[in-house]
Amino acid sequence: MGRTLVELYYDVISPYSWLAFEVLCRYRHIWNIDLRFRPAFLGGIMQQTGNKPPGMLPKRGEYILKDMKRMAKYYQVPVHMSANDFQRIIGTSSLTAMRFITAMDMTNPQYLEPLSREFWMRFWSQHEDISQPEDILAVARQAGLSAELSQKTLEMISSSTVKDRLKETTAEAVKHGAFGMPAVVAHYDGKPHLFFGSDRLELLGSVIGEKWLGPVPSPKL
Ligand SMILES: N[C@@H](CCC(=O)N[C@@H](CS)C(=O)NCC(=O)O)C(=O)O
Repeated sequence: MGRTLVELYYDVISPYSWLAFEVLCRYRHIWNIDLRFRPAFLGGIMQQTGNKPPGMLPKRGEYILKDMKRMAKYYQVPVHMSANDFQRIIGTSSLTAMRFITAMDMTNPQYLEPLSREFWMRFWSQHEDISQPEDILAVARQAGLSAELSQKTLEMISSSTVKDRLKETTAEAVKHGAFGMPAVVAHYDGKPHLFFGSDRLELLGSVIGEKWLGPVPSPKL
């Protein structure tokens, strides 16, 4: 059987996307899949679908704090969430960061994975801002980019090519049925199929005929 194309639509403002990202990075070497990262804009998805960040509902917010603590430990991803993070999310725009990641995807895709990871690390582990140019440059440095490449990429983010690409990717996620993130789209039986959430990867494995070995599988020998 051929390899299954699995696309991960994500935004670095979304901690559940980080969980899905790390688990899929682990499974990429175990399952017969081609993993494709699709940086998109969660704010745009929310706006286009009329959805709202789940933490805005007080009871759900309370639950998410407990859920994320358990999930971070079980998935072995260093997300640290606290009660004031809901305000922090609402007060932070990930648009510039997602444009920067998009620009990197277009010009130097080999940096997409470490760069995305470092954005999550800064916002969700170190609780530092990711919205200002100086934050972005610090993240880029951490991901191993040269100062010259970071500056060049930063200059690209106001171009219509980059803005349009991010809009297109976001629209594609919505077209696939996404209303939040992570949105995982697997292509099988000649069609795209949406799986919402980092907690649906076991189900994804089952429908594409791959075995779930937990969130931290040991690599194939
Ligand atoms: N159960 C899902 C929850 C994912 C989730 O809550 N994602 C947020 C962004 S971090 C979202 O977009 N939620 C939209 C919604 O729940 O309607 C998981 O474990 O991954």
